[in-house]
Amino acid sequence: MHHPPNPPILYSFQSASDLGPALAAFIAKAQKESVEKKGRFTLALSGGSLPKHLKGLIGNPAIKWDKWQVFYADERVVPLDHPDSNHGLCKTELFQHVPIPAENIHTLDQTLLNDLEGLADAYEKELIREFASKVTARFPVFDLILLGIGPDGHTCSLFPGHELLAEENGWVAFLEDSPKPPPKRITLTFPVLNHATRVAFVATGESKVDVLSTILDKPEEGLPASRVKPAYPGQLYWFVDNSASAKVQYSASSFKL
Ligand SMILES: O=C(O)[C@H](O)[C@@H](O)[C@H](O)[C@H](O)COP(=O)(O)O
Repeated sequence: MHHPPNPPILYSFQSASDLGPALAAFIAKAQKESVEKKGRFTLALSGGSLPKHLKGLIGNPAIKWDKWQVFYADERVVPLDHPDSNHGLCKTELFQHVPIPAENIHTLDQTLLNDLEGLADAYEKELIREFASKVTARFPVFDLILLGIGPDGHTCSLFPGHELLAEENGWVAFLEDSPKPPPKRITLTFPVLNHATRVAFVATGESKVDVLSTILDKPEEGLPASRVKPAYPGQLYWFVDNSASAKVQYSASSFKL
């Protein structure tokens, strides 16, 4: 029977420094459940301001780092040590401080940086290897996808008005006209986001105040972030701070694990 998506759960914290430990506890619990159930934890990470909110995971003895399989929800097509690389950012903020095996972090194929289509294809193949073949799995089911939002309502590298909003089949898409620099990127597609078990947006600060109320209170405007609606029984979460949620009408829940 077709079941409508669960409504989003909104958690709003006093400040970004209160949000960090809650987000870390939430991720730790998600990984525990996944590892107990399936022996692994599949996670997709974004760039921007997200990686700096992950510091609370460092030193947590309950985390089974060798069971993590990490992909990027979107990635800029630059070398891994380039300042624009989302992987570079996640490495600086988190991965270089924890015992995660390097082969568990799925980065862009560095030999394909000049072949966007080949690069996106290779990344999709990497996902297929992890999530079984495209024949048995129509779409991968991530245990958790962590996303940010831009002031225009984009998420991943899915920008308002862009043709990629209509992608229905691919798992990984590429673009060379990103309005946010750098222009060349790869991104997971909406069907992948909407098949995940959990998706959590993280947004802090005043610069998100208008877009956050549009996304949550006027989903009919169809901003890219409003189109993230994981299929039942998947669950969408918002981790925000009070300065980002100042204009939001949608009711917040008190944070509990
Ligand atoms: O590579 C990227 O640009 C990000 O993955 C992108 O989707 C980001 O999450 C938003 O643009 C929010 O960026 P901020 O968190 O820096 O505001």
